[in-house]
Amino acid sequence: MTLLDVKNLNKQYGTGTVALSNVNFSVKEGEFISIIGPSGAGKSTLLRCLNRMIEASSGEITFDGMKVLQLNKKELRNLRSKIGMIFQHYNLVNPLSVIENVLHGRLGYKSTMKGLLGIYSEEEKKGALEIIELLGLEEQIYKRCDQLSGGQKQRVGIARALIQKPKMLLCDEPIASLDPNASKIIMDYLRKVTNEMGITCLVNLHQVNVALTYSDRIIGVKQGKIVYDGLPQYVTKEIIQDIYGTESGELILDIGGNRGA
Ligand SMILES: Nc1ncnc2c1ncn2[C@@H]1O[C@H](COP(=O)(O)OP(=O)(O)OP(=O)(O)O)[C@@H](O)[C@H]1O
Repeated sequence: MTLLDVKNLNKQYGTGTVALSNVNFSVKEGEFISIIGPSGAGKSTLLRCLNRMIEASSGEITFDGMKVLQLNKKELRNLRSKIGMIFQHYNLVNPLSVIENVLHGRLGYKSTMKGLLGIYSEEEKKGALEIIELLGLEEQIYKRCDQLSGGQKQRVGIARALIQKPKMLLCDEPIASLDPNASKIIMDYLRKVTNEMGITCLVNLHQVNVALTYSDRIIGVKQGKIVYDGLPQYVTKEIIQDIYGTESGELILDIGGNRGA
């Protein structure tokens, strides 16, 4: 079933930069998709237009039956509770503990007052504990987030997104600040979230080899346009060259190494 449908999406920033140009794609429930492309291609803008962290200039986005670009404030809050977001720099509240950060993910569901006072129900706390265990963070539960490693912080970021019971996760460069070992752990967790919980994942990645290894589908973006949309198996050196231009050298070695191509 189609979960997300994007039609003729355009984004021009006030500066005149055209970041997205006539973008069209749709996403089925339960897909794991990586978006790849050089720096400045528009990957971040694309993800952020989907939950209206950035306002698109024109086009149509339908998510779970909702016309995203037409939603009022209250409807937008409802949309955002169904779309979790994961960031390169984690966006945690550092002086707070792991469990407090995870519970923060419930804020979209609470009145401002309860949220401000940090009042959570027993059920919410139980849910947070379950997700913390799922992400292997039970030993860190009361640690302040600024005492965690990068990989642990990103697992808190995933837990915070999951507690809102989203249908889709938008992951903007989730492993760009992590070493290869921590990156693998995070990608394995994201894949698990899709495989075991059925949550659709859209992931912006710089690492082509990681994208090819983990994804059901690859979307290649170049200068604000989708130039590849298909299976990872069909991503050839030529396609990488087309997407990345002069930056493609090392990336081609990457895909060569990955598949003996
Ligand atoms: N707030 C902004 N105001 C003006 N231009 C912007 C803004 N944000 C991004 N841009 C421009 O829009 C284009 C797309 O940027 P975007 O950050 O979406 O690309 P990206 O593919 O995510 O890049 P990176 O991989 O480096 O994060 C770039 O030319 C960028 O300079």
